[in-house]
Amino acid sequence: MTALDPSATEHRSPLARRAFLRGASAGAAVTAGALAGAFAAAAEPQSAGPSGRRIPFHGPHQAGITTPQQDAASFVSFNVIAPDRAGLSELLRTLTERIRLLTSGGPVPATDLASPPTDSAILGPVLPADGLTITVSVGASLFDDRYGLTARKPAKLVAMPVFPDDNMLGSKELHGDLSLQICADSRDTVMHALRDITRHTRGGMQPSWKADGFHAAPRPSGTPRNQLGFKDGISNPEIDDRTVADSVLWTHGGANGEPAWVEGGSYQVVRIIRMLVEFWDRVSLREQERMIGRRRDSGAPLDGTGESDAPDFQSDSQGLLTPMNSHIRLANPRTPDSAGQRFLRRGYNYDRGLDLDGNLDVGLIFCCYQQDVERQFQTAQQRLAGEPLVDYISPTGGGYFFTLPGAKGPSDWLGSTLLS
Ligand SMILES: C=CC1=C(C)c2cc3[nH]c(cc4nc(cc5[nH]c(cc1n2)c(C)c5CCC(=O)O)C(CCC(=O)O)=C4C)c(C)c3C=C
Ligand SMILES: [Fe+2]
Repeated sequence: MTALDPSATEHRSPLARRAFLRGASAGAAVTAGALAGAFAAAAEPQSAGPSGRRIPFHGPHQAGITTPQQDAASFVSFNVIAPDRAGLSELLRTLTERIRLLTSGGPVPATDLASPPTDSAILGPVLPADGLTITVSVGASLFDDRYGLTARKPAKLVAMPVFPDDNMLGSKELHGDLSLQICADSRDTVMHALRDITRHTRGGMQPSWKADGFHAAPRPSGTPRNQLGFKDGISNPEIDDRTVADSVLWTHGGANGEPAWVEGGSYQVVRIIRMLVEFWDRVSLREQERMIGRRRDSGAPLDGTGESDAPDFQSDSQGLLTPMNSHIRLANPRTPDSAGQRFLRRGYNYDRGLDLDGNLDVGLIFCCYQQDVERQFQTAQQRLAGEPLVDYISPTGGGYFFTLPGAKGPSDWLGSTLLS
């Protein structure tokens, strides 16, 4: 059960190991190798593991993009502090190794009483796979002059601009050199993974902000609801269709002005959007539904009866059924042009308690993936500027990131094509 999997460790240079172990405590240095050996082997068959489902880590694309949404998520942004390009390479190799082990699950090695424990133990002695995915993305700032990567920047990667109605002044939750989307079936699995990763990458990167989210159960069925009470996530591109995925989701090396290394990646947009629920709850149901363009109870479009019905905007060119300025009509007008502007939404609700005035600090961690952030998210965001919904929401943070291509096998690592 605790067999050491040589393939999980063979790609680590001793130098890479030492550099990060220096950043951690001496005790952690002892434990890091032990952990690598004692966690379940990454190349084991993809069984469910000790608890729940195990999401395969290896592949042309990272897990956590097309993976059905888990219930808990943390979006964590980091400043990379590795001293040079070799250090960045070590950081990405270490990160890959930890993700490979954590997403496999398995027993934690016994702790030597004289050393710091090998693991935080918040998940007990056997780590559950628990549907864990950890998706690694990089921000535009990583391509400044620190690591000699300027010429390798993904063509559409820029710092997220400020949009009309944004409230980002003074925000501490903006941008980042590197970001992790950590998702699992339970909240403590997400926290365990983050603690493990920050411990093993100390000296290579430092967390700068974090947003925790949850995905609600369907009420009563179908798509789960956001905190405005509406089903959210109903209409997404059919990414199970490979032609669709290749045209709206994945980046292709050499196409669209992209460097070769981006093959199999995607652009991620994260927006932290507070919902002003005290105001929203005072709006009539009719008005709420006209703002969104769907029924609150069923999620059906205003010209349909079931949540999966497609609205027919062409037959309603005056907006008599679905207002022209409703959220869904602006976000996806369903014209020939807008087909290529669609993107995959994968957002989470958040709840951060109360603000200083006693108002609920709740909202949406909007997250989406796409091939070209300018053609897709940004075009929709510009159409949404000034929509009636803006009076009830307040975007306060987020960033644009490029999600690295997947690690293709046990000896590959995330970022290998970027840095080779
Ligand atoms: C620019 C992109 C979008 C932002 C930002 C955004 C914020 C946001 N959305 C809701 C609630 C709903 N959105 C819904 C659909 C929907 N939203 C976007 C884009 C953004 N939303 C798209 C592309 C779509 C799909 C449109 C379509 O194809 O029909 C819905 C309806 C249900 C659904 O299809 O998911 C709701 C509800 C909030 C509250 C919000 C900011 C807090
Ligand atoms: Fe939306």
